[in-house]
Amino acid sequence: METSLSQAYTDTHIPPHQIIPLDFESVRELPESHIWTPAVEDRHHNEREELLPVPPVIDLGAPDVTELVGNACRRWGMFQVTNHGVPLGLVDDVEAHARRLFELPADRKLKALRSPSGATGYGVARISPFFDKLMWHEGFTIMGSAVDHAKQLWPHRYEEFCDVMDNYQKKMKSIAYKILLIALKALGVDEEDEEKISSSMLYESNGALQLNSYPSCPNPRQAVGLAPHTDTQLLTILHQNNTNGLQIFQQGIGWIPIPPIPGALVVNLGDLMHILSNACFHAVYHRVVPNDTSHRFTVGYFYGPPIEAVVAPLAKLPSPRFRAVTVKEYIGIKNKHLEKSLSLIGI
Ligand SMILES: O=C(O)CCC(=O)C(=O)O
Ligand SMILES: [Fe+2]
Repeated sequence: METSLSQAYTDTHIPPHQIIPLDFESVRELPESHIWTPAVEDRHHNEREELLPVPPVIDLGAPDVTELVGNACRRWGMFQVTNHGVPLGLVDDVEAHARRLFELPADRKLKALRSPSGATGYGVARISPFFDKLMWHEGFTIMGSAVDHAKQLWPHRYEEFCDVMDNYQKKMKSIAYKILLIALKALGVDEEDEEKISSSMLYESNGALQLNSYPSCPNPRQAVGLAPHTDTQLLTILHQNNTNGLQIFQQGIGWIPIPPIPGALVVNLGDLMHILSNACFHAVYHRVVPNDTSHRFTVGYFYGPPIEAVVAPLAKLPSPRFRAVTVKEYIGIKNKHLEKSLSLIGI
């Protein structure tokens, strides 16, 4: 069973051969299809790295959490959280199951291949059609239950995978909601506004889980793990295993690595939060670079309202900079225009 979010993707039709990731196990050299030229600049910071400012790590139980989250959303569009209430055992289980999935032989993974007009299952990154070269990445997307695809992968042992993914999504949904409330409070939303927001369905959530795998790469300097993009929904909560790779772009600084911190989760703001906050908060532009020694696994939870909900700058913020859009309409714009999307709904 899938949730309505998957319906927002049915208009896109990608030929099946363009959905299949490389069989990373079978290659010893970077194939031409995966060589990005010119090599992505500024990818490995050197002696400057320790001097770079980085997004904060915020204790969700801190007395001044609203101020801390508000400042991070304004300055960075990203922060890491600790004391988030997600049991570390559950995070470890989700990572172990992601690893188990991606370590299956290529022909088995293809049994769960995303369909040409589908949104869920195994395949390349959704943003792939926007780029000439392919990414050093494979993904698996879950919206609602993963059972149909999991049965294809493990006909006799799919329940445990599904249970772990379900539990993790429930936990993610509740902490995403908590973080959304803190962020709205930081924007000055009071009880009266909250009533209006409830009727706009903003508080009813619709989430997706994205498992990502970036195998170690024979020539990481010429490869791209995940090309630069902003996420579409209100916010993303990301678990990264103990392998570097995530970077964010900041004007005037360049690409800044976001190192994994054991037990912490990364929070990214997406385009819908950018719209809702009237650009007081920023959708963060980010990418992943591969490395030649270890395999990076990540699990992202994308949190946003149902696809028929209307998102517009909060009424109390002066001079709206964006017109109102339904989530479905915005996903459609993003599927066609990627990073130009926000400017296309600007007023
Ligand atoms: O794997 C990562 O570190 C980032 C993943 C990501 O940006 C995404 O899935 O949108
Ligand atoms: Fe992302």
